[in-house]
Amino acid sequence: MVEELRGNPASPGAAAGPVVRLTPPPVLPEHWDAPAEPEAELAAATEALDAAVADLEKRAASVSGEAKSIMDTQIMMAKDASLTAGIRASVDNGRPAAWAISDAFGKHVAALESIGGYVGERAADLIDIRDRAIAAALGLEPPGIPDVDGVFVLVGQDIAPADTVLLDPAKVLGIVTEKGGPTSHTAIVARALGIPAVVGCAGAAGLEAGQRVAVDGGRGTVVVDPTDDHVRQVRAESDALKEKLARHSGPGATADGHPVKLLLNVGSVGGASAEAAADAEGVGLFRTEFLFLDRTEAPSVEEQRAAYGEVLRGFAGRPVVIRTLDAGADKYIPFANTEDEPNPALGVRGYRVGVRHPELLTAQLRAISLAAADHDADVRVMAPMIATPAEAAAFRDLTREHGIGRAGVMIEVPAAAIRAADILAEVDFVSIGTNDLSQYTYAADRMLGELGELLDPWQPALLALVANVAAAAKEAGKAAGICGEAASDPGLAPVFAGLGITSLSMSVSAVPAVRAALTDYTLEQCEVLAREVLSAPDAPKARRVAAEFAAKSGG
Ligand SMILES: C=C(OP(=O)(O)O)C(=O)O
Repeated sequence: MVEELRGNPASPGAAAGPVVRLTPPPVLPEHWDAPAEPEAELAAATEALDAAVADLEKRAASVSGEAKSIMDTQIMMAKDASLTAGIRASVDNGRPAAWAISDAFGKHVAALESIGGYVGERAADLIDIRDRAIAAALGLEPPGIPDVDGVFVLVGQDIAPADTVLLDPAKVLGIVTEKGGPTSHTAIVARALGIPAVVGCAGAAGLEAGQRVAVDGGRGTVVVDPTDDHVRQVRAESDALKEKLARHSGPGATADGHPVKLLLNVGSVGGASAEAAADAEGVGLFRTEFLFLDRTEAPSVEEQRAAYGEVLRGFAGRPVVIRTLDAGADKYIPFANTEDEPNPALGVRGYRVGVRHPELLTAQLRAISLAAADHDADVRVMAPMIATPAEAAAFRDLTREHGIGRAGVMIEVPAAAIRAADILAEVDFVSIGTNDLSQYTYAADRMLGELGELLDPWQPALLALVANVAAAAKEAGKAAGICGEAASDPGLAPVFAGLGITSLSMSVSAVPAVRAALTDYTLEQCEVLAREVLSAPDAPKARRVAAEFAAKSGG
């Protein structure tokens, strides 16, 4: 019988091919002898670190944008003089090359991890260089994606952030990881690149290099050693999907023309290329944290004005929703957040920071209003982490004082979703952040892959909250969009349309599949589908209901 493994559906689409396993990080042998010639060990350690840096520099030269900036930062960290000093000190203490590298990096990794949040995540980048240098010192293969010819399905524990930037959709047909949930870094990158992916698939540990697998990223299944017929079917499905995507262009709409705007999530100045901007109807979420991270004080009004203007320039005549600073929790910013919160996800983050540091919020609103006057985009502004109607009203008043015409808030706290009607009475629009809304609804840390099942966007309680917000917005005659990762799931797009959601905001590469999925049904069919999906008792059954609906209605 054909074996089928199950995991979290992370990036839709189907693919079949041979397994290539990520090379695991090196493990230092338990025993070591103090080297007879410390100088030779020092030379070996330095050579290994130099080789790892040279390899990074080579890879950085072949990529651009965010990938390049991540790698440039890694290279800078690897060239830090204190690392070389640490290696020397360790060798002087009688440690061989590979162990000395591990010691020297250890302190830096621990320091970053203790800060937590975004800065803490940089520890993974440092660990990546450490492992590459240790592998070089031990004469082992570098960890990460092996350099192989041909196409393959990439399988491993999880993909390091430094490796995700090297994923080439022309070679990587699919991704299967043992760890990770639907909002993990691997899942987000896979969706952004349009690579079918199943994450948190415990059975993936047993998959061997060269073994053939068929990945269904929409259902979260991996068929091991599929039959030739099955592979033919997967390839036919994948070709049919590509053809379908190519057939559709333009604004988002259901089969009978009911509009659902297709917007972009942008997280950096270079995040919306001209090509991307051309294929979308605007920006539904412009994350501004990139300007504030990795620095000791806030950027000036003029610096912010210029940075926002760079993005606005590409969207003349179209809406751009700028989100005010969402500092805190996974985006720790030293001058905005306090270090000693016991539970930062439930702490002073998002709009709550703006209340305690009004100078940050007002400077940002001033910069946004100046940038809006400089350009022809239809600029709107929204606040993150709003929990009460009073907060929404205070934010609206502040935006009006700055002459920004349209003010909205994110709905990412269950309290706000439950009382959406009262929140909507205060603002012009709302946008649902399903990443945080899942986290808070299911009391499941969005960074914890282990809890991926609870963070599944098909979970009924999350969908019920989305339905409540959409109904309140319809009643108020105002817009309710979605800008969390759920918006990029083509399976959910008609469900959201049926609930009354007016826009879906996502990464550029998710747009074609979501656009095509909206055309599967008329608005009336979307409404029936939404009712059926909403009545399912759990996420897998909700997906099954949608699949059965597609089968009976030819969608
Ligand atoms: C879009 C969201 O915000 P963040 O930037 O925190 O992912 C969300 O929470 O869904």
